[in-house]
Amino acid sequence: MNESGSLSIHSENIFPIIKKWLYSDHDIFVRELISNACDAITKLKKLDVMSEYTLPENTTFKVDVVLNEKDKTIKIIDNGIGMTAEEIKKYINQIAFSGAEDFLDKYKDKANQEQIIGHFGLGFYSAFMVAETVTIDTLSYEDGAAPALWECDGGTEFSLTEGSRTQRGTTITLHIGDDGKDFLNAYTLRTTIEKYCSFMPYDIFFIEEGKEEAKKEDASEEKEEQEEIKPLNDTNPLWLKHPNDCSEEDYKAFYKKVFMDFKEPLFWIHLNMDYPFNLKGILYFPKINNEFESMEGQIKLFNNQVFVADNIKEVIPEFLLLLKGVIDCPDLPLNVSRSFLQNDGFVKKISDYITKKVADKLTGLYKTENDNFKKFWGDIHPFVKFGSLKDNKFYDKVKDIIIYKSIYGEYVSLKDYMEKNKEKNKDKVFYVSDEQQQSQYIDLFKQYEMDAIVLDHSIDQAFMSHMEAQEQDVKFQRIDSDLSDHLKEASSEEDLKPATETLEKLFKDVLNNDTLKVKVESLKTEDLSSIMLLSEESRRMQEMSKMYGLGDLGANMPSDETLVLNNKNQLVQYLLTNNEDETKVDDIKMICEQLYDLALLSHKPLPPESMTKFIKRSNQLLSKLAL
Ligand SMILES: Nc1ncnc2c1ncn2[C@@H]1O[C@H](COP(=O)(O)OP(=O)(O)OP(=O)(O)O)[C@@H](O)[C@H]1O
Repeated sequence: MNESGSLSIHSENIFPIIKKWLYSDHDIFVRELISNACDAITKLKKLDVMSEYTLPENTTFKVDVVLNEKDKTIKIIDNGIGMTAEEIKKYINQIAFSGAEDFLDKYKDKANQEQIIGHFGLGFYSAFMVAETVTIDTLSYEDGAAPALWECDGGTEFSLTEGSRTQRGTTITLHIGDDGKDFLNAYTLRTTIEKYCSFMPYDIFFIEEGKEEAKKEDASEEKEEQEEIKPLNDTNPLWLKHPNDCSEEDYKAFYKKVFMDFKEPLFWIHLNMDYPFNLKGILYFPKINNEFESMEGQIKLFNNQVFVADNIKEVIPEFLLLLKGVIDCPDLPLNVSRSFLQNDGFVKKISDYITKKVADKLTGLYKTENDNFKKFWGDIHPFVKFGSLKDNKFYDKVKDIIIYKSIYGEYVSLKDYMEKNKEKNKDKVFYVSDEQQQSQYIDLFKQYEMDAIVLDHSIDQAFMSHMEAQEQDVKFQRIDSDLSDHLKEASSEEDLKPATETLEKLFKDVLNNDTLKVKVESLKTEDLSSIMLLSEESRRMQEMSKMYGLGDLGANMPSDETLVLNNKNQLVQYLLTNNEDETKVDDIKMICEQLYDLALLSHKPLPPESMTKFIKRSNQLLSKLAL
């Protein structure tokens, strides 16, 4: 058989699908109907601009959302273009025939496409997700137009009669059913309007009908002078203004209002792009108080001032979601439900543009406001590092501005650090992961004018591996992983071998630990008796197993710790001289245990049982002094 033809759709089957399944959230009807109302106003204004219509003087455009809890109705009232009965038949009765597209088509040479939101010709029907019956009461702007009244109870039948409206515009009345009863709550409805419509282009007023009357009745004389109702939205959002017209205060106030963050942002980027796509927005770098505070940002995506959704990963690269901001892109290829995007090459271009702008801002700040850049670094470095891990292009752009705090409190670039310490460190980059715990090693480094950088954020482990993979000749090594030759005296290993053998045997016996590794070294300082070294490789292995929740496996892995005893230290010398003296067995035991614990302590916290023993032993040693 060889046949072709067009598919037929039965409206009674498809209608329930549109009503129930087209939109992911019930509250979408608020966005759809209010944006239709705004479109109706925009169209009328455009007709005026095109001299197809003359607006009466002193026209103020607005949208009223009127809730009547008692009558179970929500009305959306605009004073826009209105509709004739013919237009209702065309735009409303024909599902998926968009009047917005039709309007743009009709005036395509005169009107630019911007600002009109509607696109698919489906939004209106979202009303049936919450309403049992919907009426449209409308009067067109056209001279001599007759008012029209349309009513539909959600089936496929409608009635269209002459209406009674005398003012130009449209009133959509929703008779709310069970599915939408939540929206009869004033707070819910108001917050939903605020969620989607906070920046729509015409004033939106929220009115509670029954409540207004009740209030008026028991209002006192003074209160009689009605407080002026304020619109819920800001019709001219900051991101649409030219950056030159925005003050620092404007940016900060906008940030506080939109993100309800009482801390001031560190700095921001005003995105303002007209070509090859239209994109406006403001991205803020938030202040982070501590590492444990949520690093989650919030990027609100708008399409022509209509809120689409938060944190859409297709447009905003993942690492930028740590920032807070708004992005308005009228050119977004949204699908019908608007909360999803058609993931095409265009979206990738938008995302690349945003990434580039952020990198440019950071490098610009580094060059022109270096002091501020350093001041902000504590807050922004996790973001920069996360971005470097996630996006190679971003890394390439920012790699030269990544700085590191040294143990002397100065900020250095990796290049400068390596150059400065080339002689002492070769290609090694010594780092500290916990300034407090590793303070003994830091002191040692400082004593011999060595330098290390502080990498103490949870992202730093992954970042170091990334740097080692990206940059040849960079090898990170924790400050307690090995002894630099610069800390040791130039004595040969052979000379110290007998001491090492003696003390290794002694410590193994006393501590009852057969696997313990001991090494005697001749350090330049006499003050330090013992330190513990753990090779970089095995520490990373341990950390990795911890990270992937393989704690026990990590514990069972052979530890690569080495107890280093300083040949120059008095206590170590005492052990070497007296380890065979039977009369001093108890003292020797105590010294060994204490030196081991001290070395361990500057390396990691002691387990509870060892800590108790350590404190008890410390007290015993002190009492010896007092005797
Ligand atoms: N308040 C209104 N005033 C005037 N015309 C309206 C109003 N609401 C809807 N219309 C007309 O009905 C048409 C269909 O509306 P609907 O919301 O279904 O689709 P749309 O706005 O064109 O596209 P989208 O599905 O993207 O919202 C509109 O294009 C418009 O012509």
